[in-house]
Amino acid sequence: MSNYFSMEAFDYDDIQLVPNKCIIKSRKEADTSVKFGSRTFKIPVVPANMESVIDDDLAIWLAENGYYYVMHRFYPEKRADFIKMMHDKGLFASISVGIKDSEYDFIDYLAKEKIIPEYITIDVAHGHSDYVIKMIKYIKDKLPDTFLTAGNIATPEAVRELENAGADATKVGVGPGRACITKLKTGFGTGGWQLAALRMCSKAARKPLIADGGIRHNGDIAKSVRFGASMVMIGSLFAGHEESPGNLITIDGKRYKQYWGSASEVQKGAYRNVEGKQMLVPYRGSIKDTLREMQEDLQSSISYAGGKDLSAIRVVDYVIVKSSIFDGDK
Ligand SMILES: NC(=O)C1=CN([C@@H]2O[C@H](COP(=O)(O)OP(=O)(O)OC[C@H]3O[C@@H](n4cnc5c(N)ncnc54)[C@H](OP(=O)(O)O)[C@@H]3O)[C@@H](O)[C@H]2O)C=CC1
Ligand SMILES: Nc1nc2c(ncn2[C@@H]2O[C@H](COP(=O)(O)O)[C@@H](O)[C@H]2O)c(=O)[nH]1
Repeated sequence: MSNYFSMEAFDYDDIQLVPNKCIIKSRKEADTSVKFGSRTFKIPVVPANMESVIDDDLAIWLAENGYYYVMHRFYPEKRADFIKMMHDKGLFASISVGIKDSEYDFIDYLAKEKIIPEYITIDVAHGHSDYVIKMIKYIKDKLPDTFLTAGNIATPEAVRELENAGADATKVGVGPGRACITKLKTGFGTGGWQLAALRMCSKAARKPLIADGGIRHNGDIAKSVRFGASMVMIGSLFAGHEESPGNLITIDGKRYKQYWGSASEVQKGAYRNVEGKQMLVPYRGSIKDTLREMQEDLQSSISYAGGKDLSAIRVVDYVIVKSSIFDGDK
């Protein structure tokens, strides 16, 4: 067996970061901003490009307020108008594409009409594929000024291949999502060892990585940064808000919102190649409060890391504390 497959598998709950001496007077001094593409965002966090997580209104609010966003690709015919609408408001446009033949026509249309989004994300379950590589090359040829993220992937080899094809960033995570059943349905993925997969991929990456899936606590954002993420994509933690597109459901007086996977029967409209499910997540009020709390928690993380910005987190020591030990304290 190669080293690669026998390497230590760990996930978010198995890791704790080791504090360094604090050098700031207040957590307010800690700078959580991150440059991604040509823009700088308030925090290294982006709501998942899923229909149950983001819609037009939320995209506008995020862009207006200094956050990165990626619109989903599930109403393909609306995407050109979406880009125009964002540009009319003076905001950046960030969309998703797939790899079907019709997507090449869409890219041709954008190039011909000069409707140029600032960001495109290629959103495919298994991104380590010749068809994704072909799409990367096509987009970079037709829309060279657009910052292109490609995913999703799980290995250093995939990072290298997609970067070499021209991707400006890659997105790591196959199967760690909350609404995901890929591991159960196929036996594959990074579910249960997403953080170790991120670490492995970051050793190969020359360009930014997005960690995608498996975030259950705000502290997992700092852990993702420690293990190489420039940006952290989050679905379930963002799906329960007032602004989230899912329906509000009340059961026994407790409020929930619907969260469904992009490869669920609900999303696909048919039970074909289903690798996702629909579920309820607790209602959490306004997303603005959650984003503010994430920023405050990250500021604390920077303080514990002994620095003034995110770069301090990237180099802290860590220990592996098996979650079974931690759970014993509960
Ligand atoms: N991050 C994750 O772990 C996962 C995310 N998802 C999300 O679900 C949505 C649907 O994704 P997806 O299933 O890629 O849908 P798509 O319909 O976009 O499929 C992508 C293309 O790749 C082909 N393909 C070949 N092998 C695979 C494979 N193993 N998995 C997926 N496609 C394959 C598909 O053909 P054909 O359909 O004929 O096979 C299709 O043409 C996306 O938003 C994706 O991000 C889904 C699963 C896992
Ligand atoms: N295997 C599947 N993964 C999915 C599906 N829909 C979305 N996703 C991925 O999950 C993350 C969000 O993860 P979370 O832990 O924060 O909830 C998302 O960005 C996608 O990569 C799906 O149907 N199946």
